[in-house]
Amino acid sequence: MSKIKNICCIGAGYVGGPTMAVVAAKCPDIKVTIVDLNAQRIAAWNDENLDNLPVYEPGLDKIVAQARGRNLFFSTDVDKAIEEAEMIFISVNTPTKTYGLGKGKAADLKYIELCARQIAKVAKTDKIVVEKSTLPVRTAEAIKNILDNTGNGVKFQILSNPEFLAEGTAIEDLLNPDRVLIGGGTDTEGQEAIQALAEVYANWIPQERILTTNVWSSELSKLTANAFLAQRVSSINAMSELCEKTGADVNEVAKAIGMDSRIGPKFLKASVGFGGSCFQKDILNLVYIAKSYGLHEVADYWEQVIIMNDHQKRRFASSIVRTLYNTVSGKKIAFLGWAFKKDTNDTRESAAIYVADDLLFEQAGIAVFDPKVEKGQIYADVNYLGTRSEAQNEKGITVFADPYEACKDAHAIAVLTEWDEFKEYNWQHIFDNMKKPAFVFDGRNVLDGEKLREIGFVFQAIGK
Ligand SMILES: NC(=O)C1=CN([C@@H]2O[C@H](COP(=O)(O)OP(=O)(O)OC[C@H]3O[C@@H](n4cnc5c(N)ncnc54)[C@H](O)[C@@H]3O)[C@@H](O)[C@H]2O)C=CC1
Ligand SMILES: O=C(O)[C@H]1O[C@H](OP(=O)(O)OP(=O)(O)OC[C@H]2O[C@@H](n3ccc(=O)[nH]c3=O)[C@H](O)[C@@H]2O)[C@H](O)[C@@H](O)[C@@H]1O
Repeated sequence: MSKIKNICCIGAGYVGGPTMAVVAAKCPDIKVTIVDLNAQRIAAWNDENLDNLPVYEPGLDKIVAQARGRNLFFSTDVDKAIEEAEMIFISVNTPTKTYGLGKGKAADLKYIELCARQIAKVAKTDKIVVEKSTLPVRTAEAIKNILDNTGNGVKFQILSNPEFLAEGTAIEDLLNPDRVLIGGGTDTEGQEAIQALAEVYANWIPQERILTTNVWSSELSKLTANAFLAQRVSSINAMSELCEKTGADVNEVAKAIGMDSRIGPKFLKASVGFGGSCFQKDILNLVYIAKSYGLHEVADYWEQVIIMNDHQKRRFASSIVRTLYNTVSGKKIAFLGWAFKKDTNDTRESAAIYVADDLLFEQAGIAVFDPKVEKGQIYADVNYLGTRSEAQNEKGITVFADPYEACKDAHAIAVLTEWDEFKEYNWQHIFDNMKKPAFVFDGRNVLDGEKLREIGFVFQAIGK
């Protein structure tokens, strides 16, 4: 297999954009074209002003500036990019199905299938097709089936190369990953295809961190990794509730167990619940796959991670209501943070959305401030739940561009995202402008509770 010179990536989202920008930056000899059907998104990727890129990630602007126009291109011309490329990454969204068989659990693979059909239609030369999206185990079989039935004599190799980046640290993760996983066929052609992709990564990743497996192990490893990570969060969150009843402090418990090298210190931060586009969707998908093989105990085991997470979000909202004398009706509750974690503008499945929804049912007035999330997105997130009319949501939620304005005259503040800047606020000033007693509910354990209590706040944190 000759050295790859031309790569196309279908899907210019949170994964396709940053991943391919890093490939282009690190491999100046390879032409990388990222295509998307969404013309607005492509225009934003091409915007002169790097502040307007559609994805916010620390360091992304510099990487894009380095490669864009040199060997990195963003385009809506999907066919042309497919035709020219030797290697095609599929990095489109794979959301949970909202209709039909497997509704609410299975991954919706319609976008993946559309890509496969498009490649089958357009390709005139042999191609390596790389699954970058997170997919149910054995999807490569379906893709291969579609590609091999075109009858035009073009040969395809399918690789699985799941992405493990986390949002907010995407560039760091891509530049210095724990490992890169490549799954492929066990025959000679499969091994050659694996080698071709491994050579691309070898431009900046040490050989020993490039792991190769069979294609099914690779596909399943991605779902497994997310399930294990989410399980750790649900496990510590389960303990946080027990801590609150017993006088134990969840941070102390996390530290104590994390020092055991078999457990390790990472991913043990108790919170208002995990969010993000993938943990829930990937576990639901895993549950669905297990059930489809009749493995009901396996399915129930993993589903519990989601059940615990839903409980954590709900109990945060109900604790606010209970503490505010059992009613928040007509009260202003300020939300600091809306994104599902810090350093990203992504709000998909953010705990904030569900806490807001619960409090709106209690007739609270919600004042939101987030340093990176746009106003329209906040309304879109709550409207998407479909639990009340858009007009009611607009009445119940006000979005502020200034945190001090959001907190002014509030009865309570809820911290929903762990943005660093929240620690630096003038909390005395915030206190002076709030209704008394002034409550703070720290859903991320980021604020200095002692200091806030000294100022006069009634302060509650998770697991304390
Ligand atoms: N967001 C994350 O941090 C991570 C996501 N993943 C996985 O990566 C995949 C992509 O996720 P995101 O980038 O977050 O999704 P996204 O929704 O941000 O981006 C997907 C893009 O694909 C485009 N698209 C869909 N169908 C298309 C087609 N037929 N032709 C051209 N473009 C098309 C959409 O317009 C959209 O811009 C998912 O499978 C996800 O599970 C994996 C690791 C991390
Ligand atoms: O497949 C994916 O999409 C990605 O999902 C996660 O990345 P991401 O969702 O971007 O962010 P995480 O840092 O994993 O955080 C997920 C959620 O868990 C929460 N969390 C995380 C860690 C922790 O200790 N406690 C906690 O509540 C975060 O606040 C956030 O809401 C994984 O970490 C990535 O490896 C994976 O590639």
